Amino acid sequence: METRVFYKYQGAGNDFIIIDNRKKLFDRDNESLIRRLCHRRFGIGADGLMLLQHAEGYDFEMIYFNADGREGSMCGNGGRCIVAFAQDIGIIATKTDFLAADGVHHARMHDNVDWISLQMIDVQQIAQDGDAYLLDTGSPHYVRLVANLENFPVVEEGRSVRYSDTYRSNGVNVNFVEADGDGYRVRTYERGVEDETLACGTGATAVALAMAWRNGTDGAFETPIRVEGGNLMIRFEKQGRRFTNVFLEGPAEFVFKGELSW
Ligand SMILES: N[C@H](CCC[C@H](N)C(=O)O)C(=O)O
Repeated sequence: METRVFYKYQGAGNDFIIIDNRKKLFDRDNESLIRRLCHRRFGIGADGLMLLQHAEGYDFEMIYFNADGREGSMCGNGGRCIVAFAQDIGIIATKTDFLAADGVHHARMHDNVDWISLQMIDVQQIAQDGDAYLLDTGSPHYVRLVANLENFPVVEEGRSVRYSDTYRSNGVNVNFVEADGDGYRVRTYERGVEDETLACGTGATAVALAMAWRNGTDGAFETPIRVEGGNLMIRFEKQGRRFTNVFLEGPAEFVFKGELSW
């Protein structure tokens, strides 16, 4: 019987199990265990699980798994949560450079606790699929403006896009958007969770960039994104098709610490 300490953090309602795996005692290839730990009834329950590991030349490495147990791509809300975790266990102070699936990320904590700025990768490619936008902000995203988002069938429509012939093999995260004051409201069907989540950080980032592309103006932007689980802010610079200095800002909160034996 093995016993492991695990932590739960959440960022705008996107929730994660985090394990300090610097001693590499957790088997990252054990998909069925990760799936069970993320299960909302038979396990702890989470949208994803992250391992914090050593990485030469960086404060740490973030290994991300979706709730289906499979190793995923970049997770924006998870990135903020693992930064908060790294500070809580004394690995970092108020800023960091860490390694993730899509490369190196810089992040810093703001004075008001639990609000973190996470730098995301630059984006130079935006494609279209009908009236939807396709871009990769560390994870692949499909972005479509809809009317009456409040009552939109996000799971049904999201699933049909994600399992369509175009996206079936690699999957895609599906974001439905409507204008909301000086920003946007977003609801996301997440690949690998195969359900709507309360927030998707790389998705919120993709929406902000796609809407700036659609509007056609260049410059520096601060785009508020309202999600079911709270509020995020996306800051970036746009020069034609090139998006740089992209930051995802939002909350990252400790939920609980526990022990699990299996
Ligand atoms: N489900 C995503 C990864 C997590 C993205 C989301 N939780 C975020 O905050 O960016 C995928 O497999 O592409």
